[in-house]
Amino acid sequence: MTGRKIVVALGGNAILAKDASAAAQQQALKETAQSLVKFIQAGDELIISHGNGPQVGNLLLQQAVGSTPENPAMPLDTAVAMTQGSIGYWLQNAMAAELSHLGIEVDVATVVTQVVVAQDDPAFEHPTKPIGPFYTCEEATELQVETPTFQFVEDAGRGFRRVVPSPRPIDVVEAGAVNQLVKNGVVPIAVGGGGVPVIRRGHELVGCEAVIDKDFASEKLAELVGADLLIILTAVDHVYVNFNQATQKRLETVSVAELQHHIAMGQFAAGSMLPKVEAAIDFVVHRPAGQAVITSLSNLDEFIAHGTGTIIANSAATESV
Ligand SMILES: Nc1ncnc2c1ncn2[C@@H]1O[C@H](COP(=O)(O)OP(=O)(O)O)[C@@H](O)[C@H]1O
Ligand SMILES: NC(=O)OP(=O)(O)O
Repeated sequence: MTGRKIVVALGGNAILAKDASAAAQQQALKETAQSLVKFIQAGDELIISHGNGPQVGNLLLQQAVGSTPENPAMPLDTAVAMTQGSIGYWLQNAMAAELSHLGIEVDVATVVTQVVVAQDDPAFEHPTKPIGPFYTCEEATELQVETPTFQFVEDAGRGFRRVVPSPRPIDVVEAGAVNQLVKNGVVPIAVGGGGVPVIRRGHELVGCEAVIDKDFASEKLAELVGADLLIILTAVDHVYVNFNQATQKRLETVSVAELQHHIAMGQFAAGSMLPKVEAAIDFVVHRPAGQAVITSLSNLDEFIAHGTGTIIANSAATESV
């Protein structure tokens, strides 16, 4: 089916899959763009969002090394905005090249997006969002001594990472602007890195020290713009039960009730797969006719052609939107 409004969320780890150089990340996004343009070719309206966990963590590390009182490190909200700019630039550049190659005249534009969070969100007291590089247990123990205010956790069997507060998104300030762009035939790149986290204070929006989960922010945006489909792209083709065990089993089309059962059984790692599953559930609960899909960048062509991936529907419907 074509003519759908689709929000596609790209994982930060999936963008920084090989190495952290700009060239390697641009190459990953070039390959992503080759798949994403297929939605435009099919007549769908597309909104792209992306993560920034590895990138914003790396940026903070670079800033810590080079900062001086005259040239201070930027606060986390500003660092998130910086990654919206850099990743948005790579992505809109890659999309424009691919569209031009295909002779399709569609504009792609990155929107620096602010996302409202609650000042009293308990997440500010309990950091859960992994950012930056993966460390061995020994490295993380050493870093913990050097930077006692930081917290490190084990991230889905892949090593240890620093964690920062990740409050839930309440509103996307630029959702109306994003919708106007879509109505005018533009492909917006929005809520990058989960959006710049801001708190409402009277007439002002004040940035805060957090990294919002881009899956929750993408879900909120998808809800606000009335999307039909939320596609969450990460490093795995499917969501699994008993992930990384001999008995692991992929989930194909799955209902909200079934996923809630798996959540209760602790099947999905916090800070990695759990937010994706929760965002997918939130979306189909708020948009009962909609569907959410969790799959990999490398499986995107297969999803487009054959619908393979983990598909979450409000009831376990098998029909595609
Ligand atoms: N039950 C599960 N099924 C599939 N993957 C899982 C599961 N639990 C944890 N994971 C891990 O979660 C990862 C996705 O989270 P993450 O890398 O944080 O996402 P992102 O691509 O948004 O950066 C997968 O690549 C996988 O390693
Ligand atoms: N902000 C965010 O959720 O980034 P990742 O997708 O890279 O974790």
